[in-house]
Amino acid sequence: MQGVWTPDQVRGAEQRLFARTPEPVVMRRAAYAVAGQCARALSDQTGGVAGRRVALLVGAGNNGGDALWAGAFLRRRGVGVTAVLLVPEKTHAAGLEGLRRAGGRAVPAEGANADTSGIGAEASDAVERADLVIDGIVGLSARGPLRPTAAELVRRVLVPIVAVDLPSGVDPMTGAVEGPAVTADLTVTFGGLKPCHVLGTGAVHSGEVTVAGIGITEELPAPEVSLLDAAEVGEEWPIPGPADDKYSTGVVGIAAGSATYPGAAVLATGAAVQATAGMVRYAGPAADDVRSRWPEVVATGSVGDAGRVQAWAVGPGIGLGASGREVLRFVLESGRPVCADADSITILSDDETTWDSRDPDAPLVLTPHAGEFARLAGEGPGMDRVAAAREVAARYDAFLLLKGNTTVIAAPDGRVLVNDARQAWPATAGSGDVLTGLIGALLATGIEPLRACGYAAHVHSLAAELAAHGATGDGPRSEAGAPIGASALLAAVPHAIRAVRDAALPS
Ligand SMILES: NC(=O)C1=CN([C@@H]2O[C@H](COP(=O)(O)OP(=O)(O)OC[C@H]3O[C@@H](n4cnc5c(N)ncnc54)[C@H](OP(=O)(O)O)[C@@H]3O)[C@@H](O)[C@H]2O)[C@@H](O)CC1
Ligand SMILES: [K+]
Repeated sequence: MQGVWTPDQVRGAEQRLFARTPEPVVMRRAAYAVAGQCARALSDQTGGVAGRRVALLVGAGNNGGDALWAGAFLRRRGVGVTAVLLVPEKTHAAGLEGLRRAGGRAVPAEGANADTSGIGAEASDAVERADLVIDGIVGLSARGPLRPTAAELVRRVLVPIVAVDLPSGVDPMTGAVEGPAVTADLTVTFGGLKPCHVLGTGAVHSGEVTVAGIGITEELPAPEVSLLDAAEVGEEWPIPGPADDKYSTGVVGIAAGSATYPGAAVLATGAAVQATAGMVRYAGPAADDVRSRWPEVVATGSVGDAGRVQAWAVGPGIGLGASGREVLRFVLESGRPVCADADSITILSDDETTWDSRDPDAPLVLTPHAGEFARLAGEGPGMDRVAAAREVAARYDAFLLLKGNTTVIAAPDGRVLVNDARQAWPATAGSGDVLTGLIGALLATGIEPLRACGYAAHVHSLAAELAAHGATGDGPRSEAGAPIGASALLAAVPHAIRAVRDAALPS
């Protein structure tokens, strides 16, 4: 798992580091790392470094200072470097001096012979003739989107962009992009990942992200958020051992679907069947459909007849009427961990008395999409999805999985995991039913609920990606991919589990 730290945590770590190592030394370390990555990118893209051209977009703070020093290092490797100064009077003085000493030049963004957008001819020329652009417009102190001059310059860039610390215009804390912003090919960040690199649109704008330690990493506290990686999910995914039987690997009960809408039942149950070696019980009006699709499932007509389970997954397609409410009350009273999704979230939101059925000692997982979250919380998650998920998890003493491109999972004690899918392939009808079945199956094995949700979310998004790219069938793998339905996603679940388990093998 990779840690993710807030801008305040990083600033605190920087201050502790400065007590040992002077600030200018730390900045040059950061810049050196940026220059190294830029040289690699230039070499990959043009076949060399010396003689190439780099433009620096330099803002008013230390982020611009990093870019200027990186320019100085590149200049010493024979690169032609021009710094475009967005706020000349606030340019990092030592960085500018360093660049000039190395033979680089600096021009104001809004200089002489400006065009109709106010961009000076030299600035325009520097950006348009560059082989690579370094984004040092703004870093950890960023607020809001790019301002007009920076936005116009960025709009003109047709070559790869390396962002210093984070892509400018992206909110460092939330990853929100509310206007013009840099879309980087590569982001070189310092000390550790920040939320903008892994959350929402910010993750897409960051491109590939490289973390340079520069001495800060050792000073960082426990991370605010953790990012799941395939190897860890693969290592922890439950598989049967020599001493296991169908009961010891966990029995999950699925309460989903209706006679009119059996699809949710078939999808959630199928996910549970394929997730683990444990037994799957189904309870509900779609028992015949489930049995004919998944003969290994023990299917009954009602939750009362289901028999013993170690966890319940409840909600998809149960409806909002009396029978759905009864089913939800039954599983909440069972004393077993419960994953409540879809209709059960709506019932819990609309009828507070449902909460009275809950066994306070049994973990509860809620898996809302943004609309269900708004019903549950009284307002939508807003831009800061981590804060929103954490707040609602604490309020309901539940594990809250907030669906989205970046799925955010918050525990009631404040821990947060994120799964960064970067693609929207799982956004298809019935996809949530598959996720619910996966979570239920993992809960039944006894995996801690936060991790159960995280592992399920990871395998779920990977299954969608594999299915979308045709990586599960006999045909050729497609780079571009195609939309998929939930059935294809479901069929790809075993492929995704194999892939994460392979990622965990020693290399
Ligand atoms: N200290 C060190 O040695 C190290 C620091 N490090 C580096 O320092 C960076 C943080 O630097 P920082 O704190 O100086 O601020 P920075 O992010 O450059 O912003 C500057 C000013 O920009 C402005 N601004 C705000 N939003 C804006 C927008 N949307 N568009 C345009 N402008 C906007 C705002 O000023 P305003 O105009 O609002 O008064 C703000 O004050 C960090 O990310 C890392 O790169 C690393 O080298 C490690 C060692
Ligand atoms: K930047």
